[in-house]
Amino acid sequence: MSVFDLRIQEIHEQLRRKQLSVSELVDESFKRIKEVDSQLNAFITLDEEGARAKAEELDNLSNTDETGLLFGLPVGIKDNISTRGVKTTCASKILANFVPVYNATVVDKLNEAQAVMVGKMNMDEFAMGSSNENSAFRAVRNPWNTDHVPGGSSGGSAASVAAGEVYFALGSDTGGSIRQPAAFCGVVGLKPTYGRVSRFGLVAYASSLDQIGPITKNVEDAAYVLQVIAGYDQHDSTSANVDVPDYPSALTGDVSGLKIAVPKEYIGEGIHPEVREKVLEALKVLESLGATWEEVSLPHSDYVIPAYYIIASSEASSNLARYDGVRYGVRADQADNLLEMYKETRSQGFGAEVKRRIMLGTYSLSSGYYDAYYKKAQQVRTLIKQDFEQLFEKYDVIIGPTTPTTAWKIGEKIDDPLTMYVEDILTCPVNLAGVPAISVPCGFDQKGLPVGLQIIGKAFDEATILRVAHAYEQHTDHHKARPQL
Ligand SMILES: NC(=O)C[C@H](N)C(=O)O
Repeated sequence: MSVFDLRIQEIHEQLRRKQLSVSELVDESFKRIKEVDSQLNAFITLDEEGARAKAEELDNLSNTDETGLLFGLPVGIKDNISTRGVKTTCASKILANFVPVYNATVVDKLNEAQAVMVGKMNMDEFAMGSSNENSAFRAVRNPWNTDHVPGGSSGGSAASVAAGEVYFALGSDTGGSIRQPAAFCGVVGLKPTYGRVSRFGLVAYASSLDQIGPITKNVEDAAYVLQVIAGYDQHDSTSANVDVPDYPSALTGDVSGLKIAVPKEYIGEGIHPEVREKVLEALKVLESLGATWEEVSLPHSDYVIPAYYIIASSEASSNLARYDGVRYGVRADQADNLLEMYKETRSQGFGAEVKRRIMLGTYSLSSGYYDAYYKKAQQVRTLIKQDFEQLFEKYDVIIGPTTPTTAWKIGEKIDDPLTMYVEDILTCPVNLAGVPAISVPCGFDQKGLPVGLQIIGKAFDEATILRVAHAYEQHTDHHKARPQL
């Protein structure tokens, strides 16, 4: 058993009693990374020197009674989150050597809570992808079977937590990038409500959808990490000035009287039978604890993928205009004039999927097509949001699978973008509606690959989805299984 299998409380108890030191926790991280990361490629950058110095500093603190909520815990940060003095590449050639001069707000908050960053996690380039094959620095592999994808775009974050390389990780989720890799790697992933966590310092992909959130091995840890990173930030104009409740104390274990909606579109056609079976088993567990569920409908589900991919690509085409070879990162050296330099830099610097999205987005925003595509997609988004609002008038949570299938094989879908996009059908609606959702492990398919249960909540009601996820977790063992590497 790894020391990372202990709960935060248990680790902190051992640290207080001096049975364990922060340096030993950091050693555990680097030992494990050296053992297994050549099979996984979960990291882009390691900060061994920084992590060891921080560990020593924390070990030398004289007053350990009043330590931060995440004291001493090794964390991996997705490489689209800005870290002062440590490379932040977005897994792109265009930012291969980019070293930020400031920290994202979430990084400052983790520092205040005394977590220890060990490195930056691999991802799909600019968070565009569902398999982590779109990284300019090697594809990430699934720790449960290295022939399979770990999911994306926060694949490095999820794989590293599952493999015990870090205690927890941060990811970002635009259309499922936290929950889908968490489901594929058998760990817990939470996408907070849009506006709950500051996006200051998160490299923008689709600004009306992006959120940062935790990837952990259990629900309690997710509650602690959310506690630290949530809250209003004056540096992010989209961050919400809404009170942050005490998440760990919301984990009461009580779900009696809870009303669950299960959309028929989430357990019907297109959902793999083994995935459906695990979700129905999970609903039985919740029923046995006093919750009730009813089949409902999210009638605009068929329009989720086109609406999401038009909106996300449109915002991406605008956000990525800033990579021109002048302001950031790499610049093409063989160009005779400014326009050619822009073109060459962008042609060489971006990978195929990023280029595809920039072209799709530019097309949908162009005059003549704007009304037919972008505006229409925004109108559809409103309908999707209303579907959720209507269900939440009657139900406390919506439950279904996180993904239609378990992790596919590396290479299987990479040449067929549409098939890859469709895999996001159960996660994207949550981002379009702006509401929070968590993915928790709910079993394994016959190939031994993890299945994720998705619990969706009302806006700013992360406390309820954490409570339900935690109650479920207390009565199952799926989250305790570890991959053999
Ligand atoms: N960024 C995400 O949430 C992943 C999603 N599959 C996308 O490519 O947009």
